[in-house]
Amino acid sequence: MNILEAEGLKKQFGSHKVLEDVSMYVPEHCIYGFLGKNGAGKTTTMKMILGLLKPDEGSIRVMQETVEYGETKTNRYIGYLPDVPEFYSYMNAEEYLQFCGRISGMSGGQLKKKIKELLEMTGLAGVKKRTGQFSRGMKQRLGIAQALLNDPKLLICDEPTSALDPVGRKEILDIMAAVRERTTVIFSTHVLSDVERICDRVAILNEGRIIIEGELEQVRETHGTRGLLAEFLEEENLVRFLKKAGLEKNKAEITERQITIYEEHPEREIMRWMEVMQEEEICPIRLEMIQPSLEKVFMEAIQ
Ligand SMILES: Nc1ncnc2c1ncn2[C@@H]1O[C@H](COP(=O)(O)OP(=O)(O)OP(=O)(O)O)[C@@H](O)[C@H]1O
Repeated sequence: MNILEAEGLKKQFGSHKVLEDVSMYVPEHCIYGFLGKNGAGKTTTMKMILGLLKPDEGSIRVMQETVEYGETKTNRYIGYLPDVPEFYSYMNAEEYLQFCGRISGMSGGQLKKKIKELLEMTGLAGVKKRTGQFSRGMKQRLGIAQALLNDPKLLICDEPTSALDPVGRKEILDIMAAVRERTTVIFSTHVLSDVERICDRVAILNEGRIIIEGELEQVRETHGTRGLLAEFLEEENLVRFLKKAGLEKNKAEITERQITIYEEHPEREIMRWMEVMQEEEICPIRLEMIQPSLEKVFMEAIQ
């Protein structure tokens, strides 16, 4: 079943057409990477899903129910994590979650149990500090806990890792990967390596349209130029190979003992490399065709 279905979304601000025709279908229990460069219209789309912005055309359904602009009915299925979540700075994490739970009508025992579980899951159990003293990473973790308080069917995260250092980023990605079991996640970002780490599906938004959509693996297989990689035991073997195969250094990614190039026809090129290696008796320790990185797919797609 699809948790979210958006069809033919259009949105124009004055003469600026932001969304020209956006459709997306998000199946249950996946982490859906929603990609696009700055200003592509990701936040605009997410505001529409939350009923906070009216599309000029098109429709959105969450759990098969139509999202109506200005109404919050379908938001009972949604948890939302803004890019910079804000809290009452004088409360600690537990107090804040209790406060949020109470306003959404949760009762004592059930709320207490839920808060304990969420604090443990987000690594905030036992943290007594007030939220005003939280690091950015801790704020994001508390934001996730808050967004999950009502057991949403869909968790929407707007660039949750953009402002974090590598440790904070890993913590958030691990939590997001763990919540896949209990919900579906839309993860808007322009950090492509984060998407590669946890997403099952991706959609790339560019110039008002989704130009690529699908399972991550399949997107890598069908879009973007594939590459060839050869690795040698000794650096001198690599140098000799580059010379004999007539490979130009500026067209390749070269590390100490390894060369990677991206090619329109990697099958043909790998046969040529093998011939050179055989003739020159240069034995690689690794020789393989590789999928393009998501970054490569993205950069080629939006050009
Ligand atoms: N209320 C508005 N009035 C006028 N223009 C707007 C409004 N909201 C957004 N825009 C414009 O629409 C475009 C898309 O904005 P949006 O915030 O959706 O992009 P984004 O993909 O989320 O980008 P970012 O990664 O920078 O957050 C931008 O050019 C923005 O300036």
